[in-house]
Amino acid sequence: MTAYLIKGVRLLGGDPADLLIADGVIAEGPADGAEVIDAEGLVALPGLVDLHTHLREPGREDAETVETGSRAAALGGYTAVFAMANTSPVADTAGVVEQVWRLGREAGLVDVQPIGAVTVGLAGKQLAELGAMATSAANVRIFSDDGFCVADPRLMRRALEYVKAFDGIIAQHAEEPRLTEGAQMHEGEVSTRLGLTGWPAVAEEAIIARDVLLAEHVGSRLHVCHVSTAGSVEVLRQAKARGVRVTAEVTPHHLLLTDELAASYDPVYKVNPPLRTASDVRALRQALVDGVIDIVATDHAPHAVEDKECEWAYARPGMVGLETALPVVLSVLGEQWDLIAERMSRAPARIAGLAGHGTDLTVGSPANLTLVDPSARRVVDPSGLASRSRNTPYAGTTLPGRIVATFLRGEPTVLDGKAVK
Ligand SMILES: NC(=O)N[C@@H](CC(=O)O)C(=O)O
Ligand SMILES: [Zn+2]
Ligand SMILES: [Zn+2]
Repeated sequence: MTAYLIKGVRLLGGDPADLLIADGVIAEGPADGAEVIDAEGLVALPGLVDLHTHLREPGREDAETVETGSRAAALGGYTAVFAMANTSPVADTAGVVEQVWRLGREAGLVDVQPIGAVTVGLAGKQLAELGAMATSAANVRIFSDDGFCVADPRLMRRALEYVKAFDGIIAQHAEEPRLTEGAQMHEGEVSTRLGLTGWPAVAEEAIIARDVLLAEHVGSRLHVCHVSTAGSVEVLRQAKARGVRVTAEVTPHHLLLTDELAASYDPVYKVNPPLRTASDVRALRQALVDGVIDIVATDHAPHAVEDKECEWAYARPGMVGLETALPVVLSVLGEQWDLIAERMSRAPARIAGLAGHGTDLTVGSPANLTLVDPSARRVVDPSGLASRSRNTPYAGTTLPGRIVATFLRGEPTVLDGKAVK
């Protein structure tokens, strides 16, 4: 195994120092025979961990595969991603989660951790085989019907009770379906002007309020996917103050973009939950700094051209995000490297109970890390993405920061900004 001496790197943005990687871990000298990487001006972060990725395999390999999504992740600075269950077939059995897990191992670019469905076929009618997925080789600990809300409160309660036994988590896509029938975008001034059916903030907030009460009642862990409104932040703030075991994520796009973009009628801006208002964006940013929102998760949602380049009403919701997440967060938070490491690596690894990721880059720790050039600026070019899909809302946008290298257990997955395999 090649050893690497990363010279003059700024660990979490600190003073330049040398970092030696040998035998898969951060090592101490001597560095004889190590391959030298000149890292002057680069910042080292623990490898990023994404708790919310759609890899589309099995079923929609035309939009993404475990391998192409893994490559996009590595290029984005990630060393682990959690693959959502809304594949075809749905990841609701031990067989499917093991298949996804194995495909991740074969690709070998990031650790792919499958998320299991909460209900059979994501249909919201009966609990899936949570126990069998938990004890499978994929070792599933997070369950989600993402794409759909577990709307039935009795089923949600049962799911929370079930996973409590092994300290599992239910990750909820918070959307009261009766309040979002036919919804096309955020319900507000802009939807009224455009004449599009609105997706009201209360549809998200009502489910989060219900679910924190259920999680409190059961004493289980709840994770809230893609929080998008200021009202949701307030519900979470109160629940956390009471000691409810709830964690929450925000996507990069909800930290940057607003519902005004829908006025273009370009479906690239159609996403679930929808882009909200500037004041929601402000509240989400503040919550991310405060810690009311624990993590950034991409909700990387690749879609084939025919599902995206059509009329707004018919387009699928979702945006790709793995390759632009860190640049977007950097543009939002600035060079607060320790905070970025916390929200994009340490906290997601901790929430998931994922060993070996999100650890400090100290001697003996697994060498899962990424090197970023904060001074570089890059114009996003959809055709240059490694993802099989092109539905980025940032085409032509200049974003700060370039991921120069990523290491998974001491092996480079990205060098000179290019995927190694
Ligand atoms: N975010 C989206 O707009 N779409 C996701 C589903 C989801 O995260 O709800 C997808 O699977 O395409
Ligand atoms: Zn969702
Ligand atoms: Zn999602």
